[in-house]
Order: sequence, then structure tokens, then C-alpha cells
Amino acid sequence: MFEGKTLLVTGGTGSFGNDFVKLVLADHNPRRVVVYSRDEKKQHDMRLAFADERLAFVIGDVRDRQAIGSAMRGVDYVFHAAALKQVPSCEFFPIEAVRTNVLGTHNVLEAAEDAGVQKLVVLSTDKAVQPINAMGQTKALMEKLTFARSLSDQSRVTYCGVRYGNVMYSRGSVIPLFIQQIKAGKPITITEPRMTRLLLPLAEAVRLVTFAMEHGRQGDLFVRKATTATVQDLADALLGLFKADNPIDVVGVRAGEKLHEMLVTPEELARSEEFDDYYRVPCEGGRDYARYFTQGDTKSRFVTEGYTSANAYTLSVSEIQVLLLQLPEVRAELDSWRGASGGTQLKVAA
Ligand SMILES: O=c1ccn([C@@H]2O[C@H](COP(=O)(O)OP(=O)(O)O[C@H]3O[C@H](CO)[C@@H](O)[C@H](O)[C@H]3O)[C@@H](O)[C@H]2O)c(=O)[nH]1
Repeated sequence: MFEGKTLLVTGGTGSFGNDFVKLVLADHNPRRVVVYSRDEKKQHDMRLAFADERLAFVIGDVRDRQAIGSAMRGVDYVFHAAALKQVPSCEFFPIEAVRTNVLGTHNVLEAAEDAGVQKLVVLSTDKAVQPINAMGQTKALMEKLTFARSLSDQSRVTYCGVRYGNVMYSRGSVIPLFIQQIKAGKPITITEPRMTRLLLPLAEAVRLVTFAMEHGRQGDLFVRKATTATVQDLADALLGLFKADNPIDVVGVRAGEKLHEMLVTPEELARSEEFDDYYRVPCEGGRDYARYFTQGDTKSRFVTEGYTSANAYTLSVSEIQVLLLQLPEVRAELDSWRGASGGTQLKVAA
């Protein structure tokens, strides 16, 4: 599908962008991949790392309608990954989250329409479902803006979305933090031992987004099923892998976070199609006002529980270890740790 085509990825220098670009360049033979982002240093690093003439780098902010409009010219497929995604910064500066996640998305959608883009996929998160913090609330509106367009007869672009839970080993997240604490011999800071999260390796997230672009129909949201783990079990799994016995320091639930995350609401489940690895949730409603006032859906299924980190398949400590060992970053951390501790033993022996 991407062969000979031009792709654009907003926020393209992030973890997702890097892995995504690697995959499409290696396997899909696109004509051009445009990386649209704000940070020149990250673009420079990526340009050197990939050294591929099919990659084009454009500096710009999704907040800037004109800049995203120029970048979008001649583009066939858009992957919208740019976002403010840290919970605390969005809590402190919610208007900034509105500017990037809501108004920025509006700009991306308008630019795509104007440029005659064929299809666009937005990347969302479980934090956008029944959201309690500004990051999730603005991502929920990002979804809403996108799917509202999918309902319009005027839309020439096919709009789809994906949602997934916590990407394992993503920048600033708990797995690299726990590893750092283990290596430094510090206590492991657990917020709440029973707290659960849906864990997904980055490679799976990239596959889901590509799948959505290839198979999504107008207004489809694809949700990747994932396995879940408690924070306590995650810490135990890492301590076991690193053969470490750091003490545990329970610091309590942080501001703006949930005990469990929801990936699909009961209402969405009621209209979704279930596959082995994912749900396809079609867009609801339509442009008919009666559907919102007088004409409900008598065929709607009755579902009381959503798909959450509390009821998805819960991994045991050893299953978490198997999943962790699939991540190249964790294997590299383990190698360097074993090398370092081997070195210490040698020194002591000498
Ligand atoms: O010192 C710490 C830090 C975190 N946690 C827990 O570990 C889990 C995961 O935390 P973290 O990796 O910080 O992820 P989340 O807060 O769940 O949010 C992440 O996952 C989201 C997707 O759901 C992304 O959008 C966010 O950017 C990303 O930070 C949570 O239960 C935390 O309470 C601890 O126990 N100790």
C-alpha cells in the first residue's frame, strides 16, 4: 500500500516515529517519508542515523496551520503522532495541551483535507478513555475531532485512529526508571503495588498503526488488546532479571493517575468487532440528528464492563520477564549490567 507513496508522520522524531520510519523504509518501499517535528537536534540525529534519501525532515509545529499545510502538499498518508503526552506538564499547563493536542490536531485534519491526503491515522491512548487528567482529556478531544470529520459527507480523507496502553520502555516511563534505580542500588519507588497497566512493546504499537492505515474504513478506531501487570509484579520481574534485591519504597498514587486504565468503554465494546489481537470500534452516530434525540439503536448489545487493565489477561512475574526480554533495550541493559558486575568481580579476584 505504501509502495511509491509519500507518508508524513507528525511528531516523527519520537520513539514511535523512529521505529515506524525504520519499519516502512525497510519493508514498504515508500517514495518519501516526511518527518514533521519541532526539534532540529532530534531531526539531525535521525537524519544521521538513517542516512536514507527517501527521508525528508520538516521543522514545524502542529500549532502552525500554515507550516503543517505546506508540509502536507503531495502527501498520500498521514500518521498523527505529535502530542503533549506527559501527564504532569499537561496538568500544569492545560491550555498548552489544548493548543497541541486539540487545536494542533484540527490543523492537521484541515491541512490533510486541503492537500487531498487519502488517509490519516491518529494515535491515541487509554488515558483518553473516561479521562481524569488534561493529557487524556485533550487526547479524547483529538479523537472526537477526527471522528466527527469521518461522519461528514464532505470529507475526502479516510479518518482512522488507534488506541493502546503503556508502551514498554518508552522515554521517562516506569521500566527505564526501575532499571536505573536497580543499577544505582537505590530503593524501587512503587506508587501503589496493586495499580495495573496494559503493557505493549513499541514494535506492536507500530504494527497496529500500520494495520489501521492498511485496513481501516472511514471512522474506524483500532484498539490493540494487551496483557496487563501490576506495578508490584513489574518491579519483581525486573529485580529477578537483574538478580537484585533493592528495597521497595511505596510512594503512593501520583496526582492525575488512575488505579486501572480503560482501553475500550462498555458503549464502544457494544458496537465493536472483536478479532484475536484487537477490537475494531466503528464510529458512532452519523449526521442524523434523530439518532441523538429520538431514534436510538434497538439492536445495540448490552455491555456493562469495558476492556480495562483490571480485566485483561494478567501476566505472572515470569510472563512479564518473558515480555521484558523481548525488548532490545532491556536486553542491552542486562548485558551492560552483567558486564559491569562481571568486571567488579574480576577486579575483586585480581
Ligand atoms: O516511580 C514510579 C513511576 C511510576 N510508577 C507506576 O508505574 C506505572 C506506569 O507509570 P508510567 O510509566 O509513568 O506511565 P503512565 O503514568 O501510566 O503514563 C504513560 O503511559 C501513557 C499511555 O497510557 C503515556 O501517554 C504517558 O506519556 C506515559 O507516561 C503506573 O502505575 C505508575 O503509578 C511507579 O510505580 N513508580
